[in-house]
Amino acid sequence: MAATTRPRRSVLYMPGSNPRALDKARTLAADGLILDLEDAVAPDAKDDARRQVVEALKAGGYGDRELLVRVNGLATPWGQSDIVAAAKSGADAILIPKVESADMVRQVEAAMVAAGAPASMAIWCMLETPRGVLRSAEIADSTPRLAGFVMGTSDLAKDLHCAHTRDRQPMVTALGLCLLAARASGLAALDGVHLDLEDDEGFENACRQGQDLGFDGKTLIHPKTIATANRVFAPTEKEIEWSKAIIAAHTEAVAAGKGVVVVGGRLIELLHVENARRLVDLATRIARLDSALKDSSS
Ligand SMILES: CC(C)(COP(=O)(O)OP(=O)(O)OC[C@H]1O[C@@H](n2cnc3c(N)ncnc32)[C@H](O)[C@@H]1OP(=O)(O)O)[C@@H](O)C(=O)NCCC(=O)NCCSC(=O)C[C@H](O)C(=O)O
Ligand SMILES: [Mg+2]
Repeated sequence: MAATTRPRRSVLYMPGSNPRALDKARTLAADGLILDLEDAVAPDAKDDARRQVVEALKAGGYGDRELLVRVNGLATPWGQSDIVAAAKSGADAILIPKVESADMVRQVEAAMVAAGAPASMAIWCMLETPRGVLRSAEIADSTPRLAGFVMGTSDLAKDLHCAHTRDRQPMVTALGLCLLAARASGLAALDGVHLDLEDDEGFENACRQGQDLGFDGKTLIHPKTIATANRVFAPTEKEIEWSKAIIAAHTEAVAAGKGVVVVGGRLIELLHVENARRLVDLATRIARLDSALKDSSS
């Protein structure tokens, strides 16, 4: 199920109870959207939010953006109804909150299948509790339907009793463990949200840190942060140019019967070429998505 080169630089949450946000998202340059039925929606508003999210998805207009519905957990009064509604909504995936075991994932999958979810519908897991993080490897192998992890750094900070420091040091172990588990199983991985909407510099630093760690993109809570995430998580022109150069040089070397080549004084082996191919593929998909989104909003 994993499609790790799909652009996922910016994935925006919106409360399912906010029709203006659900509509506005059709015009925003986010690579993905999380239509939320869980923590952004008050208990009294859960039923309305579920209906509104399904109506919005049926109405369409979201173009090629990846669409995830974050359901409530199966142990809550709303989880089962959320899954039934999301299963046939046309969303790309169901996002399960507070996942702590492979069994939890398989229970949601069974409920999705019973509700008629198409085989193409993916599952994403939020890792946002200490137990979930410690079991991330088991969770990553729970089902072939699993496409990725989303870090829930706010819930995690609460459970860890740790501070939200600017360098996110208290979070780094958890981020690293989950990323290891995701990559070991070929899954995508999205970093957690930055809560301070006034702190543009801190947001950009957090994006850079997430990208350095290896995340595919960042989950967001406000449209004004989309452009920065899109910029930071995209390959730069220089990286694309370098990648194309080493692919070409290595291809030529292989044709001449050599396994390695030196480009600009650096030794290039197959592993560098594989990474370069991934990067060029991602850049191509970003260009395609950006142009499709531009066309749909003009
Ligand atoms: C934080 C907000 C409540 C702020 O909303 P608002 O006061 O409306 O902001 P603005 O006036 O600045 O909005 C400007 C325009 O942008 C639209 N907008 C705002 N936010 C969104 C959004 N998320 N998606 C789509 N559109 C959005 C407004 O409608 C305005 O448009 P216009 O009418 O044309 O002027 C709000 O941003 C918000 O609700 N954000 C999402 C909060 C959320 O979903 N939280 C839950 C997910 S985070 C989480 O749970 C993390 C995880 O589980 C963990 O544990 O870490
Ligand atoms: Mg959470």
